[in-house]
Amino acid sequence: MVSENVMDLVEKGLMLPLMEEFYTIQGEGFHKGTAAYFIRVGGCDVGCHWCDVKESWNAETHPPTPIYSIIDNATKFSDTIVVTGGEPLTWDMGPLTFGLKERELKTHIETSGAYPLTGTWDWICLSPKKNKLPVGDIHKKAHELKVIVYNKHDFIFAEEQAAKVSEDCVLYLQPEWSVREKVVPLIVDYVMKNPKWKVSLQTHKYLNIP
Ligand SMILES: C[S@@+](CC[C@H](N)C(=O)[O-])C[C@H]1O[C@@H](n2cnc3c(N)ncnc32)[C@H](O)[C@@H]1O
Ligand SMILES: Nc1nc2[nH]cc(C(=O)O)c2c(=O)[nH]1
Ligand code: SF4
Ligand SMILES: [Mg+2]
Repeated sequence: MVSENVMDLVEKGLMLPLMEEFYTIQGEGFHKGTAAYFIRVGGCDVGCHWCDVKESWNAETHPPTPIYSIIDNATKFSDTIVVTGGEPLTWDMGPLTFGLKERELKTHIETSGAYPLTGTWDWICLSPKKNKLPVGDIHKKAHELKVIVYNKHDFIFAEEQAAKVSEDCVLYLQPEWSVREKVVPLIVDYVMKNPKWKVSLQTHKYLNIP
């Protein structure tokens, strides 16, 4: 049983259901290859059938953790912090990112954009999902758009999403891991014909790192 006091602190973003935190190499997208400390916050109701971290979905299975301890741990590793999940925007990211910025850390987020944008971010990676579309004006704020390609229709979805982002936003197509052998040739062909897009791979899975 979580007490009312804890629920109140989670509501305010002062505690977060923490699934895991780990120091690794950013495997995906624009910052791939960069050492980064990952904070994986539990809770997501978007329901992607191919999600590679379904254990994150149920927030109740992840202990409410005070953000000061998450921030203290984060300072020990690198100056780049990636907040992911689950869907981090399920929660108020204001206090966590305020604390990280106070320590002069770079704040990056991996998000579907399915909930309103909170927090102060140096880098926003928006990975929209068809079953729960991004809300608000996050398209305009995204530095990177990363669309997961599971089937051919995802190219159409990718173009619809790309029409909404800013001119400077970097566009990525990333194969869904379980069908990578089938979709990688489609992505390669698409990017060669439509070079505004770039290929993103989950390089950490090839490197056998978290
Ligand atoms: C696990 S999600 C967590 C952050 C947020 N909920 C989101 O979807 O952006 C982190 C990144 O992994 C991507 N992803 C999840 N499962 C994947 C899979 N099976 N293959 C390729 N990318 C995947 C997501 O699209 C997202 O860009
Ligand atoms: N190395 C590594 N890079 C990543 N980039 C995005 C990830 C995520 O799950 O959000 C991820 C992850 O889980 N591991
Ligand atoms: S939005 Fe992200 S965490 Fe949620 S189910 Fe989809 S890929 Fe998984
Ligand atoms: Mg991952």
